[in-house]
Amino acid sequence: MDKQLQINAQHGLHGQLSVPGDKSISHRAIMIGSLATGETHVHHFLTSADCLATLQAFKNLGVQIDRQGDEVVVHGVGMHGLKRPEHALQMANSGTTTRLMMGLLAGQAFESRLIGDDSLSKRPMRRVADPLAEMGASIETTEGHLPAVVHGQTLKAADIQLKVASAQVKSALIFAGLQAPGHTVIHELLPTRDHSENMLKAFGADLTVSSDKMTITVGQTDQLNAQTVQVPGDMSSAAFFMVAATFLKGSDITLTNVGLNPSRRGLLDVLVQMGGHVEVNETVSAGEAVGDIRVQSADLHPIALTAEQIPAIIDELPLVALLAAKADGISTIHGAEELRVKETDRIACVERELGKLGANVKALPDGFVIDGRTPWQVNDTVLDSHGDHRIGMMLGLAALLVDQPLTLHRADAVGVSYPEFFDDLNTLLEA
Ligand SMILES: O=C(O)C1=C[C@@H](OP(=O)(O)O)[C@@H](O)[C@H](O)C1
Ligand SMILES: C=C(OP(=O)(O)O)C(=O)O
Repeated sequence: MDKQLQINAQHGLHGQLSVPGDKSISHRAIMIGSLATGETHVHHFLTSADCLATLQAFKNLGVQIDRQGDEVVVHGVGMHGLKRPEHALQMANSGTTTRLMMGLLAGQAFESRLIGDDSLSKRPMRRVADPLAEMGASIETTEGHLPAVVHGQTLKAADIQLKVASAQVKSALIFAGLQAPGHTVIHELLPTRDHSENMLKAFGADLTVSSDKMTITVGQTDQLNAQTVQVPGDMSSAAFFMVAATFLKGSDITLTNVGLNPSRRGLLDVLVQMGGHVEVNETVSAGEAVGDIRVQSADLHPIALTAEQIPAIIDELPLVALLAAKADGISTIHGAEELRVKETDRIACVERELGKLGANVKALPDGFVIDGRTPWQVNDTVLDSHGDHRIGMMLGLAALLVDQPLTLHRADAVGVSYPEFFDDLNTLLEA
């Protein structure tokens, strides 16, 4: 679907917005709720394509899941109650669904086949299959990709050093560890988002995290107990408006009830370092930090990001590139090679698409060098999301900075994480 983009926002963004539920937490609520005993009530579930793929996959594994809008009830079947699926499980565009389910299904007493769309079928799966094999799992990929067959079987506990900084790989091993007799120890490369750990602890799993967050120990768990899960607003969705409000003069917005988990809030620090005006009003709800974020427009200064800072801002890096392309100097982003294996090669897509607007963005193997002092000059009015939701939404914001009509090709990709994105953007632009 092509979309004509709104351009040249004269008055900035105004008003208050509650963004949709967190994608990572919504996926996990369905998965953990399915394995639990009893009814898990999920409030503010993210009803985007990725999370609905997770929901449907668990229905196909025999779990009754009732949904009305963003209210979901998962009738948990217990650790051993999932049923062999009759057909291949459709992972659609979702890396999180695929990788977490590989770990979860590896210890079940049946075989499952996982398939996905073209983008997902290009993404690396050995990063999960290989460490799971150390636990005795048997996952047959197609040369390291989907389609994959998970031959469920008895697993054994192991001590595993992760080779990539990935919450998806870590979570797959945690799900496997819950099903393996003994204690599985997982050593992270860098601390990554810890929603699996937090939610599993709340459901009663035998799981501990070291004080430096680098080591997770998970014991075999016979029963998880159903809970009520209040999903906070997704920081990665709020991020789009935080960035636009910063660069659009005259803006003043408040985003309410946003998840502020320390492993996800890297953008807040980056905005402040770049000169942004950000106020956070924080509380803790059900073990996760949440709060309201007020953002006003500001002049932007360049930034230098390195590998240690990347996990807490991984999905927001296309937006950091956009901010940097309007800052008053040269920014560098290093240690972000993971961007090359997301829904698209996000380093190449950002360089190419922002390049169409004349932004001075140079791709590096592991990031970017961006000179924000170069004036933009549109040389191609047709932008392309490349089917990647985060690239599509970032370009929707970039268009606000030019004064020529632009078209966004494959704009419907935003439905993967934020179906109402363009409506919410218009609401803040018109307030
Ligand atoms: O665990 C998760 O929910 C996610 C982990 C990250 O991926 P990696 O684990 O591949 O870094 C992130 O990019 C993705 O959007 C969601
Ligand atoms: C990388 C992402 O998701 P996933 O890996 O679940 O497809 C994302 O949402 O930016």
